[in-house]
Amino acid sequence: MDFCQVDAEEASSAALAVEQARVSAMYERLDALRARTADQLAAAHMQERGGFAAAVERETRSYEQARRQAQLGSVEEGLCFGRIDLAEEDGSGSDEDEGRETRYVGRIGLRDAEYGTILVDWRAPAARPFYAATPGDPQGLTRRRHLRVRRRRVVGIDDDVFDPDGLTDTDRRQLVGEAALLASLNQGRTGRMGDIVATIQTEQDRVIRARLAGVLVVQGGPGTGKTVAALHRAAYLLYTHRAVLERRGVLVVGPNPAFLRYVSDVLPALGETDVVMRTVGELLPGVAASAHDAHDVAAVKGSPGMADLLHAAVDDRRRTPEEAFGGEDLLVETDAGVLTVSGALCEHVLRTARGLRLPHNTARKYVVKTLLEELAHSESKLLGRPVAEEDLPFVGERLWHEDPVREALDGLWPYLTPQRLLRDLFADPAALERVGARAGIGAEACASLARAPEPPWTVEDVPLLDEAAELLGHDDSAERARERRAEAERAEEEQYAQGVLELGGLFEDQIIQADAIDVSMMADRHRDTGPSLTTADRAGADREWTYGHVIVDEAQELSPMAWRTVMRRVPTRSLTVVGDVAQTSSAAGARSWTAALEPYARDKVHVERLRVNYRTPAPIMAVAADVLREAAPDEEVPESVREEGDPPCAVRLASLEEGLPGLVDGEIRRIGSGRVAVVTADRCLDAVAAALPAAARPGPGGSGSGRDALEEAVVVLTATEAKGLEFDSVVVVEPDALLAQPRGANDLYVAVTRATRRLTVAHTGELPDVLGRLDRE
Ligand SMILES: Nc1ncnc2c1ncn2[C@@H]1O[C@H](COP(=O)(O)OP(=O)(O)OP(=O)(O)O)[C@@H](O)[C@H]1O
Repeated sequence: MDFCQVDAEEASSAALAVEQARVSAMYERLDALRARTADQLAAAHMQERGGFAAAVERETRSYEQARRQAQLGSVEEGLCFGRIDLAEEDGSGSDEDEGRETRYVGRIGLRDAEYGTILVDWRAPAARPFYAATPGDPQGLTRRRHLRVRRRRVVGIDDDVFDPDGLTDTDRRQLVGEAALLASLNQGRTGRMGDIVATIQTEQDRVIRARLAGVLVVQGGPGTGKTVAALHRAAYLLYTHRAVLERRGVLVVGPNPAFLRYVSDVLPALGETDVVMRTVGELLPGVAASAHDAHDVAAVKGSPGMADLLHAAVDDRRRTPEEAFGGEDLLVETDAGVLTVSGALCEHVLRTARGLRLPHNTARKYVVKTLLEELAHSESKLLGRPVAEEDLPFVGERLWHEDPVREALDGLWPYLTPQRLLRDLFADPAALERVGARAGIGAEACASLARAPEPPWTVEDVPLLDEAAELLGHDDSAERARERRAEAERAEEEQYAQGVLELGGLFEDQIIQADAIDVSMMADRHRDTGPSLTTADRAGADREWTYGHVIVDEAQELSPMAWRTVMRRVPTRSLTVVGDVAQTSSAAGARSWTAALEPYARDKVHVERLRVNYRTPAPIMAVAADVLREAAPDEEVPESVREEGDPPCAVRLASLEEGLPGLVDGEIRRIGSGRVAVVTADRCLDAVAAALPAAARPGPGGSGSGRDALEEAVVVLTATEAKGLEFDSVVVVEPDALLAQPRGANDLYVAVTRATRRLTVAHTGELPDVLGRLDRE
C-alpha cells in the first residue's frame, strides 16, 4: 500500500464512533481530575495557620495544585488531536486496538484510574513519531491519525498510512496532516497567535526538540513558523528539563510590546505561564523604553565600540584633586579646620583603586576608606591630638558625616548609578568627545549622542545602561550583612522543606509529572517573597538574574550591544536564536548570524533552517521574492504551503485622504471577521493615520477603546511595528517611501509578507519597479 492521506469524508462512521468513545473517556478523566484538584486546593487553603512548618507545607501543596489546576483548565479545546498506530509493540505506554498498538497524543498526559496511559503529552518521547514520521522514515508507524475534535465531539479524521517500501526519501517536503494544517491556516486571524500542537511539521519538530545546551539558530523566511516553533520549544524544554528550568526560568526576548502581546496566549494555552517575556527595552528592571533613536544614533549606540566608550566614561569620572578642584592637594574645610591630603598620595590611592579591577562603586569603598583615614591623620595633626591606628576608622566615619568631606571624596571618585553616568555623559559634548577618542569612536559619531539631560530612555539606551550597571556594580555592604543573616535562616528552612516533600503524597496523581519540586526553590518562594512570587516574577525583577534558557525572537534586530545585554543573562549560552537576516531593519542589526554570535559561542552554534511558508499564499510570495532579490539576494524565498490565493494588486490613489478609507473599507468587507493592517513608512505614518481616524494604533495613543490594537478590525503600523505579526489583509501604503528608508528593501519585504490572504499596495506616486509584477486596478 502506498502512503496516502484519507480525509474526514472518507472516514467511516464506525471509526468516528471508536474515536469518540476514546475521546469521551479522556474528557471524563479530565473532569474527574479537575474536581479532585479543586478539592485539594480548597483543602490546602483551609489548613490551619501555624508556624513556618505549616506555612511551607501549605505553600508547597497550594503551588503545585494551583499550577495543575491552570494546566487542566488550559486543555479543554483540542485535549486530544492525534493517534499513532505502531508496527510493533515497544513496551512504552500503549494500548491495544484492533490488534495494533496505539497511542493517543494530546496537550497533556493522562492515566485512567488503573494507571494505564490513555493520553500521551505531545512533548513526551512517546509522542515524537506523531510529528517526526515521514514516508521515508515512518518511525515504526503504520498509521498516523489526526483527530478534529470540537467541543468534545470528534468531527473529523485524517489518516496518513505509511508503507515505507517503494517510496523515495523526499519526506522533508511531505506535509504532516495536510488537511488539518490547511484548515488551521485558512482560519481568520484574531489578533493573537494560537498554538499549533496538532499540526507541528517535521522540520519544526526538530527545532522544538533540539537539545537544551548550546546556541540553536533558527533561520527561516517570513511565515515559516519560527516564532511559533520557538514558543513550543519553550514549552517542550520546560516539560523535559523542569527541574533546571523552573528554578532558573526561561526568558523570551521579542521585538516590541505589541509582538509580545500577540504571542502571549501561546504558552498559557500549552499550560506554561512561568516564562518571562521582555523586549530589549525592558531588560533592565525599572526601565521600560519603547521609543527608538534615529537610525544614525541607533547605529552608534548599538556598535561594539560603545562598551569601550562607557569604560572610558567611568574612568573619566575619577579625578585627581587638580582635575576635580584645580589645586594640587586635596583640601577640605571641616569643623576642625582645613584638612589636607597631598596630591601625590591621592594619585597613589586612585591608581591602586584602578588596579583592583573591581566595579567602580565597589572600588570606591577602598578609595573612601583610605582617604578618610588620611583626613583623620590630618585632623589629628591639626588638633595636635594623636589617634591610635585602630581608632582611625571611627574618626573617618565621623568625618564622613560632614558634607564638605563627602563632596570632596565624591569629586575624586563619585558614587555613580547607570542612569546618572549616561545622563551626565550625553549632556556633556566635551566629555563625549574625550571618551569617544579614547574608545576610537569618531567625533561626529560622538556628537550625535549629545542630547538634553532629561528625555526618556530609548530602547537603544537600555543595553548601554546595562553595560554601565556592570561596570559600576553597586554598594552592597548593607545587602551583604542582610544576606549573612538570611543564610543561617535559609539552611534551616531548606531542611524543613525537604522534610515536607518527603512526607509524600504530593506527586501521586494520574497526570504524568515530568517535573519535580526543587527544595531550595520552595524555601525561597516561601521565605523572602510570599506565596504569589514565582520564579518568573523574581527573575524579571532582578538585573543579575541568570536564566536557564533564553529565546530571542526577531534576533536579527539585536545590535552588538544588545547581544551583550542578553548574553549576560545566560552565561551557560543555552539559547534559541530565531530570525531572518533578510528582514533586518534596525541600524545596528545583524547581517549574518556568524558575525552576531561569534564573540559568544563560536563552536556551540547549531543552525536549523525552516523553508516552508505557512502564512503567505504563493501569489503574494512571488511579489515578495522580487523584493527579496533587492533586500538580500543570497537568501532563499520560502515555499508557500498554499498555492492558491487572491492575486495581489496595486491601486493608484489621487490622495490618501480620498482614496484610502474606501480601499480599506473594501478590504474589511472582503475578509469578514478577520484583521486588516495598513503598513507604511515612518514618514507617512501621521498622514495615513489621519486618513483613517477610526483605525487603531498600537501602544499609548492607540484606539482608545481599551482593547489591544491588534484585535481591532484595522490597525495602522510602520514596517518595524509590523515585524513578526500577521493579518488577513495587508494594505502597504506608499512603497516608494518605505524603500527610501535606510534599510528600505528589507522593510518592504517585511510589509508584503504580513498577509495571510490579501495584499494591496496603495500609492500616490509611481509604483516602484520592484513591484512591477502586481496587477493594477
Ligand atoms: N505547523 C503549523 N501548523 C499550523 N500553523 C502553523 C504551523 N507553522 C506555522 N504556522 C502558522 O504560520 C504563521 C506564521 O508563523 P510564525 O509567525 O511563527 O512565522 P515566522 O517564521 O516567525 O514569521 P516572521 O519571520 O514573518 O515573523 C502563524 O500563523 C503560525 O501559527
